[in-house]
Amino acid sequence: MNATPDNFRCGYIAIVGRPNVGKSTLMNVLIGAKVSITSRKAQTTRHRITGIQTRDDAQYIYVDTPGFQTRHANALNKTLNKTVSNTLTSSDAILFLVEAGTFGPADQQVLDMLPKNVPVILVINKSDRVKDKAVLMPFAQKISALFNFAAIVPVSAKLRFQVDALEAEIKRHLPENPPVFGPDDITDRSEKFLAAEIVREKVFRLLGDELPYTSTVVIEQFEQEGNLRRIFAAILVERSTHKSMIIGDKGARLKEISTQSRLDMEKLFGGPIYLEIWVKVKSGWADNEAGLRAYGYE
Ligand SMILES: Nc1nc2c(ncn2[C@@H]2O[C@H](COP(=O)(O)OP(=O)(O)OP(=O)(O)O)[C@@H](O)[C@H]2O)c(=O)[nH]1
Repeated sequence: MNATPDNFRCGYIAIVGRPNVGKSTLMNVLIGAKVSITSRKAQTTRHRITGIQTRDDAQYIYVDTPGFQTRHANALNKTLNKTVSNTLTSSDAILFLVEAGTFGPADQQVLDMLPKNVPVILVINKSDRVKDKAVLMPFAQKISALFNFAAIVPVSAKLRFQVDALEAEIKRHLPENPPVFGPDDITDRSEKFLAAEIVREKVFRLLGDELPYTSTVVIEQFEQEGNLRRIFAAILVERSTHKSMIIGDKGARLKEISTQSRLDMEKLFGGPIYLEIWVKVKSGWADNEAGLRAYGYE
């Protein structure tokens, strides 16, 4: 990139919305790389992930927030909700995602947490699912009566429809600042973190609804020798029955999780990977605040 122009803009953008509205998908499209992990299963995004998009005239630093959890009131969920509030008040703009045609109590709950002093853009995602586009307008009007939005933008994260328009709208709200990150950075998360996210995504994808959401992945060892990365991961589950579900018949499922994870890691890190994954029973981890801190959910 050439010298930073005088009117360069740079700021933090939080993406919020109830689980499964498409926050991770949208962030991946906005930053043009696979950093946040998407899954059909709700509640896969537990960490605050920062994705960065650098253009000639602006740097967008995106913050992905975990889905709100109200059904299970354990320590993990309290930690998640606190992270969300902190993320919001320190942002320059907030994208509030809803699904076209749907606005329920879970959406309202997120809306109730939005600060009044940060511009909020209402993003109506999955607009590709609405056959009759004429219904989008009254839907947008209904929601805009509930909050003083800075703008309303219908998009389809999946089809990349209107994503440029959304980016232009976001830019208007970023302060004039020099870039915080280098032009090639896409995330400030470590490779260790990304490795854990990849394994976790495979667990969710391959087990679907069979597995309760209280399972996590810890990278116990991460070594690099030249281009080769040696990664030892542990999948922590609450019960031994969950352990056998993950391992599968004669270890077939764990093998699949392992193979798919390794291929993704090789692509993302650009080098060979030696990966070992163990499944461990760690009863009650989701209820133990000290335990959560140890696993990096602060
Ligand atoms: N049809 C359609 N599907 C979409 C669109 N955006 C996302 N999806 C799908 O919606 C599902 C959830 O997307 P995610 O991006 O994981 O949602 P999320 O809000 O990050 O979910 P949590 O991590 O649970 O908070 C996935 O199956 C996506 O493929 C869209 O624009 N159109």
